[in-house]
Amino acid sequence: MPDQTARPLDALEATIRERAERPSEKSYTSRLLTGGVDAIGAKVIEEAGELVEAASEPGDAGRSHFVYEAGDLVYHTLVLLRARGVELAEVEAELAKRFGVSGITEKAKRRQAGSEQVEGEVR
Ligand SMILES: N=c1c2ncn([C@@H]3O[C@H](COP(=O)(O)OP(=O)(O)OP(=O)(O)O)[C@@H](O)[C@H]3O)c2ncn1[C@@H]1O[C@H](COP(=O)(O)O)[C@@H](O)[C@H]1O
Repeated sequence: MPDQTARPLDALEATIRERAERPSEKSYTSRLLTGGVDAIGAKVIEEAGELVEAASEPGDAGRSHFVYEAGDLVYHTLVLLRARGVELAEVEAELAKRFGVSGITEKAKRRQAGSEQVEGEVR
């Protein structure tokens, strides 16, 4: 049982890690993890599409649906991170590194450096 006082994202990550370590037939997460990076990746793409579609739905119901779909995408992304052996803390550290660096400035620097850098390379 995850720590109820933890941030929801941390609690969800802990549950997903638990499913990876102790797979269960009754677990959707375990089933997803069994499919590996390609199958989970396909699901992430599907969920991203559903989120974008929901983004233009009007009214309170549309807004609620959009939030619901965002939850689906975040959950499936966390499962993909687990399948790749990446911790949420690593993603948070990556985002923290970008604090104060405008995306426009960052892109201009890459252009200046010659060519677009491969994702994951040091900025
Ligand atoms: N947050 C989630 C979560 N969000 C979405 N989903 C599931 O993700 C699936 C979303 O797929 P779709 O929207 O495409 O709906 P679908 O057509 O039913 O799905 P498919 O048949 O296409 O796979 C649904 O089955 C949802 O129930 C989630 N399943 C689990 N969790 C969390 O993971 C925990 C562990 O779950 P189990 O691993 O199933 O025990 C749960 O207690 C939750 O906290």
